[in-house]
Amino acid sequence: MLADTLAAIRAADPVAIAEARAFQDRLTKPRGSLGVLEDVAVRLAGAAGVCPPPLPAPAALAIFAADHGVHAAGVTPWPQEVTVQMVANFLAGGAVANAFAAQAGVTVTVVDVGVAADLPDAPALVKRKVGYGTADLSRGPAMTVDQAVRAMEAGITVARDLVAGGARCLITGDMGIANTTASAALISVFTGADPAEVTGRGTGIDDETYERKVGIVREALRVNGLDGGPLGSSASEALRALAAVGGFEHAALAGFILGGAAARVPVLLDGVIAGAAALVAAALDPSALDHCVAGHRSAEPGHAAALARLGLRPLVDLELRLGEGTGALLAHPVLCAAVRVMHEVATFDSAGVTEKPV
Ligand SMILES: O=C(O)c1ccc[n+]([C@@H]2O[C@H](COP(=O)([O-])O)[C@@H](O)[C@H]2O)c1
Ligand SMILES: Cc1cc2nc[nH]c2cc1C
Repeated sequence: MLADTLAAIRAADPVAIAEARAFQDRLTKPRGSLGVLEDVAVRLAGAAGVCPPPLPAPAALAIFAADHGVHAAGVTPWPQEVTVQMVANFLAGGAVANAFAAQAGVTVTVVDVGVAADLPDAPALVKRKVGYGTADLSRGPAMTVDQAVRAMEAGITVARDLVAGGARCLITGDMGIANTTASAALISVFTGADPAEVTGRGTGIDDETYERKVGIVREALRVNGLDGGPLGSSASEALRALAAVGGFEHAALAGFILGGAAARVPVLLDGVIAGAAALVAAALDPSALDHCVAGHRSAEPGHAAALARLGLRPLVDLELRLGEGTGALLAHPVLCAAVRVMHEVATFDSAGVTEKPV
């Protein structure tokens, strides 16, 4: 399934991009006056292969939830049970992601790819458990390559099912206590940045815990043989790195991104966890990034490093560091507005507005 998905991904269409860029300049506004919105609408035209691109609505948020063995190393102040408790909160409609999704008219699906307990059935819950949490990445591989591929396939399936159900924009979400440690390790491996540059304070940690967390990320790279300079460019190396220091939700999100790209549906990325997953997806097929939009920039320092490597500019920057998909949900109306301009704004010609300044 992973191979089929990778084979289906198409790079952006340069003809649609050129058409969209020229079309932007014919709309009744001074050239370039919509700034980044013009760029993002042109990118979506390239991704869809048509100008104007389809409106990225309705949109669907998928929150991938999993637990992490590295929690035992003391990298977060929160108990591991909070992952499962927050999944219940999402399903009951009580989390910030639910409020933002309601505001943006986005549906919420929660995917259990590896939380540490069994969950009761619920209409919005998809059960695709690969394990009951990963192993401690600072002592050896967090998961096997087979588990990483199965989690990726869960993400691909969720993307396919949401698109089959009518979604025209996929929004990434995550929940997993301790997952900013795995994110920092992945970002360090895929960007070559030092762990101290890309490790942040996650949900909020004191200086002592922060120093320990940086040390744990460094140890994870050493123990897994990933501290020897930049990662090679083979797919098998990327999968091995993902399995060594990632989480089940990172793997599933990488699959979700590839699945959206294969379906030519834009994928709106959330924060540092999605950024780490996008680095994995890009290592498997750089063209997948043509279908991604960075929803926001998280306060977590690794996210800026990931976005720089991915070459993606975030739409919103409000110092959020929550995850769940919250930053991307805030960006969804902005993305829709950027595309709606191309469907509804009159041209100089059609509106009889003078096209050139004097
Ligand atoms: O999205 C982000 O950039 C982000 C930044 C900091 C924390 N989080 C969320 O907080 C949890 C992980 O934080 P921590 O400190 O336990 O590693 C996890 O559930 C993430 O969704 C998310
Ligand atoms: C309460 C809480 C909510 C979250 N949402 C995403 N990560 C989270 C971490 C905590 C601790």
